[in-house]
Amino acid sequence: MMLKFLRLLKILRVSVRYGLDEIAISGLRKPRITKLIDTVFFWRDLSSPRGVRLRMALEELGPIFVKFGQVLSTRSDLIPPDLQIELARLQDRVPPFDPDLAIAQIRKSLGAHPDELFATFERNPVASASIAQVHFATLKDGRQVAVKVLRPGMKKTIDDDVALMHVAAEWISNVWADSKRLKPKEVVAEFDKYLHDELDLMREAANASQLRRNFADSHLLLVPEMHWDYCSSNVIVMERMHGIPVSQIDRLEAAGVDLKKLSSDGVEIFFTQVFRDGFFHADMHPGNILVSVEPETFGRYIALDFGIVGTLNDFDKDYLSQNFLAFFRRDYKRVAEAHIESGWAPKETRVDELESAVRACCEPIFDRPLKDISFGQILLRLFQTSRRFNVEVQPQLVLLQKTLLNIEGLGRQLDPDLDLWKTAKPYLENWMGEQVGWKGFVQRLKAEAPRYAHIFPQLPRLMHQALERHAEKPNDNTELIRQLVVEQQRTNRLLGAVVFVAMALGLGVAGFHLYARWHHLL
Ligand SMILES: Nc1ncnc2c1ncn2[C@@H]1O[C@H](COP(=O)(O)OP(=O)(O)OP(=O)(O)O)[C@@H](O)[C@H]1O
Repeated sequence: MMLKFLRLLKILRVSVRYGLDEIAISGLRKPRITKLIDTVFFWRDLSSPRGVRLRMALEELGPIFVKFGQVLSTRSDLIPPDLQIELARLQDRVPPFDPDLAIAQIRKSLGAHPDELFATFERNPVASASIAQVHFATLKDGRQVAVKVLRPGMKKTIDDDVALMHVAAEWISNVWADSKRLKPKEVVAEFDKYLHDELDLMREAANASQLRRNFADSHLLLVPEMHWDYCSSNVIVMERMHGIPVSQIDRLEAAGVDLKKLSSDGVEIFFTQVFRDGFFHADMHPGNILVSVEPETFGRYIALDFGIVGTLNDFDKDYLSQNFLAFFRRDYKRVAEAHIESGWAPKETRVDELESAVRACCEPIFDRPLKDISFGQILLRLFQTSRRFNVEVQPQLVLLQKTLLNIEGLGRQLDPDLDLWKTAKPYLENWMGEQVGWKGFVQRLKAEAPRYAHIFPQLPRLMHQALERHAEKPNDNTELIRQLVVEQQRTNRLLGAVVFVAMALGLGVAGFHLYARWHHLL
């Protein structure tokens, strides 16, 4: 209790020192509070820009707050650009923890000392961050591995700090006029979930395993294999990867890697993850990306660190492809319609108003050559505009927008002439084609087949029940009848399709027979 109180005092002291109250002044309903603080703490120096002060305050408060700032920096839908830029500079530079603690953690989690588990184990970590650190080791069969160990005592630290954040969010939402839009309570709740997800390294291992499977047949991306026998929530052991960090362009060039190809491969990998798999690596900072220079996998990307992945469902993919395609055709009406149709903009939104707002913010972007257009910027603008129309921005799309900006940044660093649109267009068109074309129809038919197999046999009984009920209570079952009619219409469509396919097949087979006979006769 005492410790919590002291921590709270520290948070208040740091907030006051860096003038965090002043950062919120524009929206405070009670500006007198800040005037009072200014008078009492007259010696405080608030001359640095507010973003810098916020960043310094978070750094002083420690790794959990630094993580919070990093996560906030990705919320372009919530945070003004000047704060966002500074928050993105936050780095969790934390000293590594004692190797003996790492060894104790491994022993507790995997049931044996690293000396028993591995042929070799490097005591000094290769990297350390706020949540975990990585040691290299060799398995008994000679395979090289990387051992990621969770920082001991993290759960308690996180629980304590996040509990204080919840209290602060509650307080802020009571006094801050802008809290209805900025939703501090929801933001902290989301962060709480995010941190607890990161605390479970098994989730990270599972993400890596899924991504590896998705790219098993690809010549573009390598993902380390997880050694499941050595994985737990606190420790994971994976194949050690060798490569040059993608940010070290000189080394890549010296090794003979084709940077232009690397750049477009990066975009291809990203769009494949988004539009084919709906499962994307969302922590694509350069520290997590290597490039292989081994002869058999030369020039392939290597992904590391799978703590954050984004998932998209068909609905999200549809939204994205419709919007991107409409954008590049400058069809802002379609963009507006897509927002209202998807239910993200309120039904009563006027299409023409949303359309002209979208036009105002996007038209300037198109004044540049196509190769300079940023997809990430487009999405960002779209989110900013839609906020004014009470569109709820979906967290998975915010994650995607951040990743897209990373990918663009990376791609253009490797090849300043990279034309993202050219590389991305086939993926969007393919997705759209699959959705609306014949292929999409067949796919949906396949997906729905088990449902129909279940419904068909029940139809006569359901109809019978409906008619009986109608006879008993003539006005009471319009909804049921409506549902039956809808179901029957779907059934008719399906039957139509089945009959059509059967006829087509039948005709095909008959034709083939005729042809064969004719051929035979000749
Ligand atoms: N499988 C691996 N093979 C080789 N090196 C690895 C592997 N996994 C991790 N590393 C090294 O350890 C570093 C940190 O790994 P990782 O990013 O997974 O940890 P982290 O604690 O999530 O760090 P951060 O949050 O800073 O990204 C990597 O940048 C890389 O240098």
